[in-house]
This record gives sequence, structure tokens and C-alpha cells, in this order.
Amino acid sequence: MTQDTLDALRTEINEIDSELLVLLAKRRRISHGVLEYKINNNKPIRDEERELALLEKLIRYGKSLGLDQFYINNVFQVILEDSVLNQQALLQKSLNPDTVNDTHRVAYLGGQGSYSQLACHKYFSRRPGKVVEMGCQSFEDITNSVEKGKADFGILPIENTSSGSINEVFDLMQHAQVSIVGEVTHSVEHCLLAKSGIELKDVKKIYAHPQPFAQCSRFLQSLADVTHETCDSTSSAIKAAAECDQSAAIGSAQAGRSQGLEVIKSELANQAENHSRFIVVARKPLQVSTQIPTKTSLIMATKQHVGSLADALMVFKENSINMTKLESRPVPGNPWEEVFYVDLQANIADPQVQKALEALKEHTQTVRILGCYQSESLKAVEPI
Ligand SMILES: C=C(O[C@@H]1C=C(C(=O)O)C=C[C@H]1O)C(=O)O
Repeated sequence: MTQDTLDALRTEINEIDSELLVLLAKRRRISHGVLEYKINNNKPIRDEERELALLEKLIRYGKSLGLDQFYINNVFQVILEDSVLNQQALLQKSLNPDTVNDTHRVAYLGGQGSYSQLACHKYFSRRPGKVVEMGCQSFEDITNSVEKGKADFGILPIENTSSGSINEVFDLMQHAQVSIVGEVTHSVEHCLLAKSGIELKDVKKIYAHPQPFAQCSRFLQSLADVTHETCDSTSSAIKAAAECDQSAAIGSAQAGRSQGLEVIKSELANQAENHSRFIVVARKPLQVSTQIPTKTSLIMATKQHVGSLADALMVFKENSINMTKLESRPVPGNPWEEVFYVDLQANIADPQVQKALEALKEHTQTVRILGCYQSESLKAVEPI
């Protein structure tokens, strides 16, 4: 094949890709039209039956064109998720008009290339408006900026599939005067990053934030004679590695590239599926439509009786409310006292949920609602 034939084929591929983009944009616009029907008729945004029928039909048609089921399913799951999350974000925007600003000042941990910055980009990509990024040095700086009105939103990592709950953030939420207004899950692909020419055997020091150190503990144990230096964010770890010889940092390939570092080892996390869930906080709570999947997070201190936690949890069961997370944390200054963080699949605008929260008072000393927000974890429908 000649260079000219290759160029001609690539031109054709470029044209097809552009056509695909035009069609994807058109599909998204039409799905916004469907939203109007759902608003007027008070229907849930997600229609799983329709999604399943659509996927099955596409898989059948795709097969007749020589495309396999796995490929079609993967492509269309991404398209459907985008369609549903965009409709939900638009609906939320119409319900909370005072949050619709031209610019959102967003505080997150670290700077260029931090995982929090990637989560920030993902969350705000579905929300119109310009994002002004405010990289911070600590989680406390983030909540302080939101409390003082220096930032409109803060992004905080709350849990990870490899290292579990991020206790520092749970403890901060006990007292921070902020509300949870959203969540975003982002896959975290840890790589070992170093200056060009450095190989794994040359590395004597690894820089990272404590979370990546915890999430890659198995890989780190396999290295002999390597020291670890904790940094306050992934971006500062990458900067440090960019300035030192015989050293490396743990971060995303993308972040490493932005500082001229190369990937010398990838897939470092203990779990192959390494995802972090971030919460988005703001000063004021949001109103969430009952037409979309919603989460409510709360902190409660139960009474000091035998079985009081069990009694409190029974309230959720009796009201058919699904609990997706329960976490206990000590109360600073009160040894052996605990508070419980609870995530519910619930909307506080629902009378049944209000009834449950009222009943909860009987079994608790305090209950504080941390926020009610759009749940972004959509469970994909599975065609057979
Ligand atoms: C667009 C719609 O809303 C959602 C998105 C769908 C899509 O993008 O095809 C299908 C079903 C719904 O979950 C719809 O109901 O048709």
C-alpha cells in the first residue's frame, strides 16, 4: 500500500468520525426534547424498558452488519448514560435556577493533573457555565473556601474501591457548614511516572499523596530499598518527581505527560477496577426532582442504649428505604462516642422519607442532613 492510499483511507475515517459526532450531537438534542415530555407528564427520566428494547434491537441489527454484541453494547451504554445524565442535569438546572451562573468557582485538592481536577472536569462537563478552578492544599481549605463564599463548589473524594472510605473527609463533614449537592465517580488509573530515561530499577524514592500510596500498597511492597515521601496532592508529587533524579511519582498518565514525565509502570492499584467517588459541596442545599434517582446523606448520633443503632436502621427498613452506605466515625473530644454516616437511596421531598426522618428522631440524639442530590451511579441495563 502506498502512502497516498493510506492518506486517502485516513481522510475517509476522519470524515466518518465527524459524521458520527454530528449524529451524536443530534441525538443528544433530541433526547433533550424527550425531557420536556417527561417534565410535563411527571415521568421518571430513566426508562429502563425502553433502553433494553433499544439495545436488543441495535444488537440484532449490528450483528447483521457484522458488528459483535460486546462492541455494540459498550458503545451504546456510554451513549445512554450520557443521554440520561444530561437530561437529569438539565432538569436539576430548571429546578434550581439560582445555581445557574455563568461561572462556577470550584475548589479541589491539588492543581494540574490531580485526580480531583479530573473529577471536577467530569462533573462540570454536563453543567453549562465556565469553570474557574481553585486548586487547594488540603480538604479543609476546600470546605473553608466554600463556607466563606470564595468558592461556589468544592470537590472532595469520599471513598475508593481499593482503599475504602476517606476518613479525613468524613470527619470534616461532621462540622463543615456545607451541603452535599452532587456526586461523581471517576476511574483512577495509577501509574508510576518518572523523567525520561529512568527505569523502575533506578527508582529510589516515590512521591505520592497518602491515598495513592494506600491504593497501590501491594505493588509498593514488592519494591525493595525504595523510600516513600508523602505529598499533599498528586500534582505536587508529580512536580517533585519532575525535579529529582532516581525518583518517581504515582499519578495518572495524563497528569504525568503534562509535566513531561513518562509512564514506567501502569496498573499499580490493588484492585483492577479502581474508582473514586467524590462529593460535590456547596453552601446551600439543592432541591432534587423526584423524577431522578436521588441520594440523601445524613449523620446521626444514636442513643446510648443497647440496640439503638439497630432500632434506627429498622426505621429505614420499615419505610422501604435502601441504605447504600453506613460508616462509623469517632467524635473528636468524646472518647468511645461514635457518629454514623448514612447514604440512602431517597429524596427528602418524598413524604415517606420525611416520615422516616421523623421516626428516626426517636432513636437518635441528633440527625443532620448533609444533602440530597442526584445519584450519578446508573446501573446499566443488561441485554441477554
Ligand atoms: C431519551 C429518553 O430518555 C432516556 C434515554 C434514552 C436514550 O437516550 O435513548 C432511553 C431511555 C431513557 O432512559 C427516552 O426516554 O426516550
